[in-house]
Amino acid sequence: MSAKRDDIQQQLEQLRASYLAQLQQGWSDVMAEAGQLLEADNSGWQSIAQALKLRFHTLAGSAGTFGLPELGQQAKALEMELGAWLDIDRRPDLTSKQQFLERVQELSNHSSHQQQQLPSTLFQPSDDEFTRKARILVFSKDGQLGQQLHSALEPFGHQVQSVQQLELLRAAVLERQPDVLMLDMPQQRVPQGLKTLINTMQKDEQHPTVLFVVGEKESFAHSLAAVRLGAAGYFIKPVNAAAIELRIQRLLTKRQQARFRVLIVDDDVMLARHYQLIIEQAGMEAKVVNDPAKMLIGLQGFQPDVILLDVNMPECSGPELAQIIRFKDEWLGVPIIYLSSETDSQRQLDALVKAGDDFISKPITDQALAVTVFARAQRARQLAEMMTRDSLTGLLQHATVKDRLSDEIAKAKRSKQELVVAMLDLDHFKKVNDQYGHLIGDQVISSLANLLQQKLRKTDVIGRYGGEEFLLALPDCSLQKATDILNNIRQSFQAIPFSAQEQSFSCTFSAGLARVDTQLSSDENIERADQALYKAKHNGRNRVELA
Ligand SMILES: Nc1nc2c(ncn2[C@@H]2O[C@H](COP(=O)(O)OP(=O)(O)OP(=O)(O)O)[C@@H](O)[C@H]2O)c(=O)[nH]1
Repeated sequence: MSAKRDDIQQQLEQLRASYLAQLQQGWSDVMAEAGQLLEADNSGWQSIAQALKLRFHTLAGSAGTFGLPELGQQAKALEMELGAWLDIDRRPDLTSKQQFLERVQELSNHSSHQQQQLPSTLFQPSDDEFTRKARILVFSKDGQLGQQLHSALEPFGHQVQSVQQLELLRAAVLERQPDVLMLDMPQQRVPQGLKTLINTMQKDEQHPTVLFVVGEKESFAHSLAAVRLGAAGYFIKPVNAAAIELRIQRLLTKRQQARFRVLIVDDDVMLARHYQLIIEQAGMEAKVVNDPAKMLIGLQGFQPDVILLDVNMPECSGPELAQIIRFKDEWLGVPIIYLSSETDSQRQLDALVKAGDDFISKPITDQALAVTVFARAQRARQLAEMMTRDSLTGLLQHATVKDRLSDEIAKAKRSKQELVVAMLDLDHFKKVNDQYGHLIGDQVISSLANLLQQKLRKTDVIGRYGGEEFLLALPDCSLQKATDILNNIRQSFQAIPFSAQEQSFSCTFSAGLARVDTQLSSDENIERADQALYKAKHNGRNRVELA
């Protein structure tokens, strides 16, 4: 367990201790209120019963979370009993009230002896220390495959090491902890020693390795043998390095997504803090808003993937809050999960009809909370990505990249920092399509997209502007620096060997750069970069020109 997780565990335990202390202190108030109920006259009993009902409702929703599920169940039963009296609006008779008081007394005595049931294993999605640059180990009896992959994948920043003997492979695995093993498998049979090693690598909890198999021919039997070894990809010789790189990127992108963000809106400070710690322990980011009125500010600053909303809050209810969220188009896609100890399914459905996507009944186990939130966040992120990202390259789509450029121009205007806009276009790309087909053309486009993602900063904006055109916005970057970066990418791209129909070929691109003039619109700035691109094409292609 990492230091951060140790720390979270410690905080959870402290929180439980505070909860128990608060619970013990609270019993005298509960007993006093229950005593008042006994003595209350016809007109006063409802308000006391209402207050008690709320107390037991809160207890029913929180006790299980803090390791006291039995107490939670008993509190729920008392809440329901009070609810039944209030529903028919009839003062309970003396015997019922006395029995009620006894049950409260019993519960209070018991609660100090109840043992906390600490949660078992918590949900922790695998640790991801991946970068977009992969460590690739090639195991092949001849050195050719290693050499080929080395020259094809190094331009993307991947580290490729090739070994030819099992003993060396073992040593390399220990030393380098590869992300990917490329196994040259000329036959379907693999020696047992190698099988065992591969199996161990794949199951490594800290750093599982992904297996790609390279075979001699496209056949069902070979593919099946690869599947049985646990391969995530099967390629045939001569290998198409661009296709392999695409697979690697997909793998890495999936693993190094930014952490999911969860906004928790709950007026119960301790419970909200507990949920926050559980969600953080599961590798997500969580922010708590205890005051519903501050929720919109929380939303703006945090941009959550999921909102967890308490249903019963004093100022306004969860469904009301959910409707306020849904007033804004920008939050329409964010899933809202209600958290409530409400067990009446009709009321749950009513809440969902108003707004909201899911209902979690309190108490929920820590594991179930983390899994539900993680799954919702993952799905929401996928959908959001699909809406704004180009399916071939994973880059921002035309409209989104233009929007992002406008945002960057506004930011640059405020911060007075330099911003560069760049337009890139593949050279003679029609010929690539004509000669090798559209599919290979697509691979070339994807490779350039991957290279751009690899070489540019996280803060840079990268979009697919048109078929074989890309638009970039490089904030806080001088024109000179941007020229150097683009030239470096241009050279790396030129060095990538593509292969099709047993032929190898390379591609180039041209680029036009402009320092953004914040007085101009984003379209006008794009136009300036486009003119520079035209100059680059006119001056012979495979070059970078400035506006
Ligand atoms: N494979 C593939 N080809 C595309 C895609 N989008 C556009 N293209 C092709 O890209 C080619 C662009 O050709 P042109 O605009 O004539 O330019 P070019 O051949 O690249 O020549 P220059 O830009 O002048 O160097 C066309 O053949 C389009 O069909 C795509 O998504 N996939």
